[in-house]
Amino acid sequence: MLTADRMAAVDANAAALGVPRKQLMESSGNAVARVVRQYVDPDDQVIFVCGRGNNGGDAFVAARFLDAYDVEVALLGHPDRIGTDIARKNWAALQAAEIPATTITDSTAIDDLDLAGADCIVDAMLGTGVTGALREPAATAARAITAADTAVVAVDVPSGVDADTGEAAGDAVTADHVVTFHDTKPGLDALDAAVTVADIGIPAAAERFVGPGDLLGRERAAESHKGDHGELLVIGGGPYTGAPALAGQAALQAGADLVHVACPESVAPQVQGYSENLIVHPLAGELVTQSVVDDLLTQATAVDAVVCGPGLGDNESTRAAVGAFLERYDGRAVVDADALSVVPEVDTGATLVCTPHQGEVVKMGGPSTDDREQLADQVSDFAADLGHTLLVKGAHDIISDGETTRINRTGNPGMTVGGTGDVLAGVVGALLATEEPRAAAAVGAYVTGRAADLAADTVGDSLVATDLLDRLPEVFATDE
Ligand SMILES: NC(=O)C1=CN([C@@H]2O[C@H](COP(=O)(O)OP(=O)(O)OC[C@H]3O[C@@H](n4cnc5c(N)ncnc54)[C@H](O)[C@@H]3O)[C@@H](O)[C@H]2O)[C@@H](O)CC1
Ligand SMILES: [K+]
Repeated sequence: MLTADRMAAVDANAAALGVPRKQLMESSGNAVARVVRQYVDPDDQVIFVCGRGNNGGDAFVAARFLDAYDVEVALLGHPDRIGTDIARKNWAALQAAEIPATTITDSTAIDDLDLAGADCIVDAMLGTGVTGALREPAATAARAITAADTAVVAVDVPSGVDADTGEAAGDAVTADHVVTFHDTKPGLDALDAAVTVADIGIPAAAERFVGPGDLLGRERAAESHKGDHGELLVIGGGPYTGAPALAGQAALQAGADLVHVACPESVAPQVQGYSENLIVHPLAGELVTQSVVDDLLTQATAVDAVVCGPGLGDNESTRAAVGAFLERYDGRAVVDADALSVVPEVDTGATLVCTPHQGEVVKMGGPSTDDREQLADQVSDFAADLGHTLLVKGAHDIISDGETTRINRTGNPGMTVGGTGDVLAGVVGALLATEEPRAAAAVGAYVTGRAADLAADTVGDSLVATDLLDRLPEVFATDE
């Protein structure tokens, strides 16, 4: 079951895997034609009522496949205003093949179509691109199609119906049969219509592997305000100072509006020294210990998400402090590095994304195997046991919340250098401030790996963590 947004992401991921939308449209149109044939005999008339988006484009292809029947294609609107390149090309192919096609520019012209006389009507006015109530002439056409007392085959979703809810904001087509693509859509269950889910050749990899499609729909609203994109607290530092600064800077590059770093006062000046963009809060002492937990909770509850771990070091008193913090914290957090070993033992109401590498996941009591698919299954089970989202870093990262498991293939061996894990934790933290854990983890892994790949193109083997920071804005900008 895919929502319209997820479908758009999967479609873009398929294109990145070398299966472009034009090919999918060809398969979609073919699938529609197969269903239409169930409703018609030779010489029967099929009328296609088409919109100017890709839903209409699917029908232009279907009409070409059904050329042997008495076919008529009606386009609502002017051909010059067909909205997508691939729909336009398929419209041109209809003209070249001399398949009868007319254009309808106002609602009175709907009567010129003898819808009641057709043996089958294909409704391809609007698909997942619908916003709000159907406008004219589509609204009048929807009423005429429903009133025609003829078999109606809807492409993807009956026009006017929201594919995610099954509801309509105004007029909508009542269909006998819906041909939807790749996977069923949540709203189709609610309809009183036969549903065919057509395989249109989208590879399973388009869902399994994180890709550029996963970045879609995340553009910032033009009128957004400071704070809309998240305020983050990084809890780290003590033995190390670079780690919390890297995580904080990465979070800023990934779009967080404000990043606070809570670190022991002994290292606060160094952490601040890395960047004036970080808001550094000194904690009493030289390590993060139980005595600062109240202070941390006050700060954590004032932000959208926390990154806990970078540079904290491996020592008992810090582990106890992290445990005490997580026991009382009920917000969202990325847990990384030395803080990870606390997670299996702690009873927390927080929503966690844990970012272990393969060695750390074993220390947490999790799985170990060289077989990627086996590891993915076991990581899924382990995430379900923990009740948290896992991002297990490796040559291929595995992301699972116990229900959905994704694999990220960006990144390169240069990332084994120190600090790249801190960058990843910061990026995931920034995303977690505004997105669901599994999306934050998947997108975070993808963009951090892409940043490393771009950096490796220019610096090769001498990649260092700060190179990733420089590349993050580019990754977010080019892949959106
Ligand atoms: N992965 C995918 O998403 C795939 C999508 N395909 C097809 O592409 C369709 C989506 O295509 P599009 O995104 O181009 O969108 P649509 O073709 O559903 O609609 C876009 C058009 O509708 C107009 N419109 C929007 N709301 C309206 C309203 N209330 N009244 C009147 N006109 C309105 C827009 O101005 C635009 O011209 C799917 O439904 C499906 O049929 C298939 O080709 C296969 C793959
Ligand atoms: K439709």
